[in-house]
Amino acid sequence: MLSIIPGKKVSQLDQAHIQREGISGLELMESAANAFVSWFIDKFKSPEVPIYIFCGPGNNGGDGIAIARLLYQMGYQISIIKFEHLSNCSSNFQANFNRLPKTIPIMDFDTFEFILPEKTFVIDAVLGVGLDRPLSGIYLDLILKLNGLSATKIAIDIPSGIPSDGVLVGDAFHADYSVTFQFPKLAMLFPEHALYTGEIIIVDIGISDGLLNQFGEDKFFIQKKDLAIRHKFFHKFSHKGDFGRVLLIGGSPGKVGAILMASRAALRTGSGLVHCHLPGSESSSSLVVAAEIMAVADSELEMLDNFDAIGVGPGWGIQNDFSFFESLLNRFRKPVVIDADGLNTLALYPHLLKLLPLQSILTPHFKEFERLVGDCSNHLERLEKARSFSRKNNCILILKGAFTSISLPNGKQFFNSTGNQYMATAGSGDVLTGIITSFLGQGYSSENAAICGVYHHGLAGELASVSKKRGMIASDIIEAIPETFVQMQIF
Ligand SMILES: NC(=O)C1=CN([C@@H]2O[C@H](COP(=O)(O)OP(=O)(O)OC[C@H]3O[C@@H](n4cnc5c(N)ncnc54)[C@H](OP(=O)(O)O)[C@@H]3O)[C@@H](O)[C@H]2O)[C@@H](O)CC1
Ligand SMILES: Nc1ncnc2c1ncn2[C@@H]1O[C@H](COP(=O)(O)OP(=O)(O)O)[C@@H](O)[C@H]1O
Ligand SMILES: [K+]
Repeated sequence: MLSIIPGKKVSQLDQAHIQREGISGLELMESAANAFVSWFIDKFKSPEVPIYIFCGPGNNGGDGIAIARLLYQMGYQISIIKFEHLSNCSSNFQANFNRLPKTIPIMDFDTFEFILPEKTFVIDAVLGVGLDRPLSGIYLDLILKLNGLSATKIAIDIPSGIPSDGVLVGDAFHADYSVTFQFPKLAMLFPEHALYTGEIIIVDIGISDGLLNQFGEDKFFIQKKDLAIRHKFFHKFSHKGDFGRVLLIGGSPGKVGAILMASRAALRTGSGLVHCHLPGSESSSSLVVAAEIMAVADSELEMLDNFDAIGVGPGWGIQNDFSFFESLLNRFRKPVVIDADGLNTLALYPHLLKLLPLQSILTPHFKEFERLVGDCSNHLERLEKARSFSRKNNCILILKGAFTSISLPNGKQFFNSTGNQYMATAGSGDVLTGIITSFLGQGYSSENAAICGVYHHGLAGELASVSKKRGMIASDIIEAIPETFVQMQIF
């Protein structure tokens, strides 16, 4: 798992890497610059478009200077705009500055005229993880001017002005792309910063995962390579019992679609037997949607132990008479997945939280989450509250959205890397409930069911949206689930 290191620890991480590899800080900066340049030339094959690189006084500026040299040597048209007198700049900035070919134009910010050609690249190497206060003065002035340009804007490491682990105060660079070194900075995963970070590209500068883990605290970014060991593999003699018998409970008159989508998603995730409990008059609808789903009668709910996993809540309606929910939580001693109206019922009747089977998985979106924990003024506060909620209630809290976070009772938080904006469509969360319930039923631990669940769900959304874009609907996500296993070679 890729550790997310707090900004204030990055220079210690650098030092440890430098010592371990026996390299200099300048060589590390060269690796960072090379990583950026590889991405850039692969993405934009247009050396005729002028590139303006704005360099602050620290190592972020130093990266900009090194990138300027490398791109210039490849034939790109480069101009550098710097802020400070060289003597006020970091030593690696100075060393890179002294290596610049004399033919690169270098201008000072205070005399620079902001009249750029129509088609340009603007590279922000003003401030990186060393930012320690909101932008003001000439820095704010510059960023506001840059934001007004119509260029393609690229931030090095992090858009200048965004604090690496906190919430923006004031303004920051509006990047189309943020090319970040080795790991995403926590603040880049906050919805408040979506318009500033643009597309996030993580480039490898050679720091090992092991070293990152030494400096990381408890936050991780989920990557494809982390997934295989969390999956179960079945063998030639596996039978449908091995793939689990799951029960999805939800639906209410006029709202049966939600729980049926969860049930279909469980089938597509590989569950051997999928049962669905709908309110009495609606119970035959499941047969119309997928013949493979078995409708469960009220009387069969007496024998919950027959099921390997239960998911509850989509389309259910608030359970003001919570006696059934209470008895389910009391009787079923394996983890339960709770979503939607299951969560809303817990928010209204919080004493039920005490009955949660250990390691149950709750999957709120922001609104459902705030019903459970109270209002949050920003994402940092949401994450803190998610962590304490998970600890206090010994459950796994999946806070859904872009970069869905998974909080474990031991304090660890994982951030998902798959998914896109086209998944913001009715029923997409119900699909996630079905996927996670299916993994639990197949015998995955709650942690693995949660991590694999959000990853596959997001990937299915990405695959389905390739041709559908904003016309994608939740059923398209369900149909793309099998392809996620094929892509990841998990059979
Ligand atoms: N392992 C890695 O990831 C690697 C990281 N590398 C790169 O290093 C970057 C971090 O470099 P860094 O530590 O020198 O800090 P950086 O962001 O350049 O700024 C510090 C300067 O800004 C100033 N300052 C602060 N806030 C301010 C404000 N609001 N307004 C105005 N000024 C402000 C502060 O001065 P102060 O006034 O506080 O004394 C100081 O001079 C990192 O983001 C990445 O790009 C790579 O080179 C190699 C591998
Ligand atoms: N911009 C986005 N990027 C990535 N994933 C998203 C985005 N918007 C929504 N999603 C995902 O789509 C799902 C929406 O769930 P939810 O809000 O419960 O929808 P519904 O209630 O309609 O089923 C969540 O899993 C969420 O992570
Ligand atoms: K920057």
